[in-house]
Amino acid sequence: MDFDALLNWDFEEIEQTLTERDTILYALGLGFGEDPTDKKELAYVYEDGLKAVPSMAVILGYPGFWLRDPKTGVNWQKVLHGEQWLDIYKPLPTHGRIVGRSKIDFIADKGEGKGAVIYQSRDIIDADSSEKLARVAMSAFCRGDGGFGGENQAGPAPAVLPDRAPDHVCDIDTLPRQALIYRLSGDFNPLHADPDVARSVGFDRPILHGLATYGLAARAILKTLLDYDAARLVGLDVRFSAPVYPGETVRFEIWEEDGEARFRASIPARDVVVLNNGAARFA
Ligand SMILES: CCCCCCC[C@@H](O)CC(=O)SCCNC(=O)CCNC(=O)[C@H](O)C(C)(C)COP(=O)(O)OP(=O)(O)OC[C@H]1O[C@@H](n2cnc3c(N)ncnc32)[C@H](O)[C@@H]1OP(=O)(O)O
Repeated sequence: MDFDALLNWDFEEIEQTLTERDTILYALGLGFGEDPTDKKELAYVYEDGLKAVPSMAVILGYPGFWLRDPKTGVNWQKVLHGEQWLDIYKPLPTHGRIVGRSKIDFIADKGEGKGAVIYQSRDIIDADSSEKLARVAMSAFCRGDGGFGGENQAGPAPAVLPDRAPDHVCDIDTLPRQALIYRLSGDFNPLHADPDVARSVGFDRPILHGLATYGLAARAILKTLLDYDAARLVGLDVRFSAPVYPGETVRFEIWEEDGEARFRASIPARDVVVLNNGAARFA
């Protein structure tokens, strides 16, 4: 990877016109509307009284899969989403004009054969009021780019899960076509659609977007703890620990802790934890 080029990457400011159709498509990509008779769930996919899923902040003002640019020098096929953090300051609109300002925060070298981790963050701003709506941050684990001679700078410490049985369990089914729907919200990485690309980097078939699993976490928390009240979910952090394949059932285990929630997700059929160190914060 080209460390200097990445560190000084000049992200263009993204101005996005968000429509209600975009808001509904994002929620459909997470499987909302599974029970069309449940009016609280339907509110995320029906224009009459439409609500935005709080995790939608991650697709607003999104610069796209920019690591695919040859100028980064990154082996982009081997990049996996490592972690995601989100703080929401104002309830998200279902339509409007949004500005996204991205920057690279730092890059950690995990060593030759391990990888490099790129930390980037983005402010999401309402273009009409100039109010900051949210801050989104993520790490990208570049499995083919370690050992470039950089420091192994630590990122934010992952949330610790309680050492007891979970207070709630929520199973969410995904569809075999889940990634093909989710990608229409702006993450066109071929790893999630093209079987040849997936096989070339060691997966049997295309894997689900990390951010789709992340959105499932928002869905599980809204359903289990918040009676589908979008305004109450103001923070959501996770670490991705293994890929999810579209069509799998994802089990969320949730703990209530000091007015917040901690959670993890696994695939019971494979007995593997796919998302760990989850933390959700409430208004
Ligand atoms: C364009 C903008 C960028 C866009 C990026 C995303 C684009 C998307 O389209 C791509 C996706 O959505 S991919 C799908 C979602 N992500 C995944 O499936 C990844 C799942 N996780 C893994 O495979 C491994 O945990 C793995 C591979 C991440 C790490 O596994 P190991 O190498 O076995 O890790 P381990 O030996 O336990 O630890 C090594 C060091 O890395 C740190 N670490 C571990 N997991 C991490 C994670 N998930 N994120 C960040 N850092 C992580 C460890 O702390 C350790 O650090 P240190 O050596 O300093 O102690």
